[in-house]
Amino acid sequence: MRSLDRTYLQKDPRASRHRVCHVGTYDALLVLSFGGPEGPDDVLPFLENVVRGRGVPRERLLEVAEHYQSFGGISPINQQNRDLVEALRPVAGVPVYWGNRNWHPFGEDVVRQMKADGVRKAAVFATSAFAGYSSCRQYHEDIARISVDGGPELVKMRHYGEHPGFVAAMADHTRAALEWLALRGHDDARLVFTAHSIPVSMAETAGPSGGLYEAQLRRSAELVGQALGRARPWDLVWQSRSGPPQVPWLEPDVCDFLRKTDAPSVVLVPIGFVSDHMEVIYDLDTEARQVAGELGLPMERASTAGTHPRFVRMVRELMDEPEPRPCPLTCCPPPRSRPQA
Ligand SMILES: CC1=C(CCC(=O)O)c2cc3nc(cc4[nH]c(cc5[nH]c(cc1n2)c(C)c5CCC(=O)O)c(CCC(=O)O)c4C)C(CCC(=O)O)=C3C
Ligand SMILES: [Fe+2]
Repeated sequence: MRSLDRTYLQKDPRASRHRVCHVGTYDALLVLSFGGPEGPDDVLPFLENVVRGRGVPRERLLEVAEHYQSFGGISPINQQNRDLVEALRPVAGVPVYWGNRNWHPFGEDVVRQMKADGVRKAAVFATSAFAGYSSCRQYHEDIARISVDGGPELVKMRHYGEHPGFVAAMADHTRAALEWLALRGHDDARLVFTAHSIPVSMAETAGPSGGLYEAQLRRSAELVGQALGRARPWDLVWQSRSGPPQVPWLEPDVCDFLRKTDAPSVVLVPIGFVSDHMEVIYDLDTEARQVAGELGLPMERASTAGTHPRFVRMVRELMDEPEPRPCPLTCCPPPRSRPQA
């Protein structure tokens, strides 16, 4: 496994051949992601990295550890990132690197390699499309932490949840899920978009005037609905709540929503994520599917963007845009109740 990771630390020979045509000012692309365990022994150390200083109760942590252990201690997120990197190599025009916040290959190690390779300025593509502390600001913090003297300048690409490439990929996958339901005789599905719940205090400080995480998700959902061609009722609900029970998080939870809805059938659309990682395959495909089964509610789940060709092309289009201005430091601060890491 680790030897496979080495390949991502090396320059891609195919891309190097084309190095004369730099993409704008960038001479590399860094895919910056969350990271996930790759075996049973990785699970707890990974989770401890995720929640360091975050006030997540131990019981919640052990419960989530069981989700990972039920899949052999392996999160699908790393293989999905490897697949994304492979899909990006032919279109990026520059060498592609991959590093994570919470697990190997760590961003720190990859940036050291980029420096050794002589990279001067890299576009950073975060595997998180929207505004907010966890989804955006924390990636800026990662970039500040992993940057080294004499190493590459790291420029984070903008939010892309409303980009036509992301929307087209989600619309294609949603259409496929609708067709699966229609084949079983259910052509009346309600679109139920889901995203990671966050503490209400975090939602209120997302973006310069607050609420930007939710507003961007709603806009993205609306665009996906429009791309499907006909007016269809939709909802935005939340999943994967964490944190102590007394702290309010965004609601309703997807499972509570399913119990209350009068929809005859539903397609779950995980608009808040870019790959079918653990939050998707456990919280939706395991938990929500079980609830739907108990209710006799026909349900399909749309795939996330993953390596959809239009989504992959979007990354290159982001690199071709004028360099994004960094969001101001007052944008998406950690919630006040959060202890500083
Ligand atoms: C907004 C958001 C996204 C979407 C944007 C993005 O994609 O970045 C996201 C993605 C992800 N979240 C993930 C995993 C976890 N998130 C946790 C905890 C938390 N997430 C939060 C928010 C988000 N998380 C928050 C506010 C917490 C509370 C702790 C804190 O304030 O930081 C915990 C701790 C245990 C628990 O309580 O669940 C785990 C294990 C994985 C990896 C999945 C895999 O392994 O396949 C991914 C992609
Ligand atoms: Fe999370």
